[in-house]
Amino acid sequence: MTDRDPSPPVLVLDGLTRRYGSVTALDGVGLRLPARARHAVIGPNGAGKTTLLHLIAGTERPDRGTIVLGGRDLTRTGPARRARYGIARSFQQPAVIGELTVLDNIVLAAWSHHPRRDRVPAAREQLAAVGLGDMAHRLASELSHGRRGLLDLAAALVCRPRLLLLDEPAAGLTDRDIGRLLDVLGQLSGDVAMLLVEHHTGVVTHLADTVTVLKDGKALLTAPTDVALNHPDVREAYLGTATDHPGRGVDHRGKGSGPCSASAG
Ligand SMILES: Nc1ncnc2c1ncn2[C@@H]1O[C@H](COP(=O)(O)OP(=O)(O)OP(=O)(O)O)[C@@H](O)[C@H]1O
Repeated sequence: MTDRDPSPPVLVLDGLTRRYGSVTALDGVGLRLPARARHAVIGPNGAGKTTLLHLIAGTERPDRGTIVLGGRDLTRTGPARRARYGIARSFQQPAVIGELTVLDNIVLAAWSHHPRRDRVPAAREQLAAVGLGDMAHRLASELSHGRRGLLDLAAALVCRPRLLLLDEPAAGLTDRDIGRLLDVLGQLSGDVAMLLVEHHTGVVTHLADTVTVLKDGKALLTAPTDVALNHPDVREAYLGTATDHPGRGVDHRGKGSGPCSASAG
């Protein structure tokens, strides 16, 4: 956000610090996201990206710093309440319930965000929007990994978030599934700000206008996407890992569960 941007920021992070024993996973990270942001957070393995999402979603608490959403300080607010204030999250390992149908997964996600009579129509509309409309009555467990990812995303979107947190949505997807994902996210309503953690630079380039680079828990820089991805410090940060391509050599661990509740995993 620039000084000339008239819209207030949707999210303001200030001095976020989180330690796990002797490891400082995040060290004084600040960020301002304008409404309608399309922002990515990148960095080598262990840089603190997922920790940042945990802190914003409320599944972990910072040792220091503040988290303000739409002018409201949520630093001490639990994940369920943050979800009600408009934070939704999708996960590296899709947090869908395999024993339920595709439709019921979304109806469940819609529970506390839509009045009773609107839940099923809203769920059907959301499924159609992610291209799963004709699979509504299949069991979620029958879906491919890529489609479960889209279902997880639909579960987040049906909550009508003002801030959508995406944790490596392209991880483990085929090129075709990545294409579907990009289509869906490319059509995201302008009312939703997106904060994307992603190693796949193609996905970052396609979706994000701005990028923050984390390394060793610190924000190296925040810049327009092309500037950030070509910055020498960023290349060096990645060359410090086992890969010169941020999309490779990635540990795709699943973390967390629950699309709108942002519950801990
Ligand atoms: N629950 C935890 N207990 C102890 N250490 C943790 C915990 N969670 C994260 N860490 C450590 O904090 C640091 C940052 O981890 P984090 O998962 O946020 O990094 P990341 O950038 O998301 O990495 P990756 O790209 O591999 O997912 C790492 O050193 C990690 O080992």
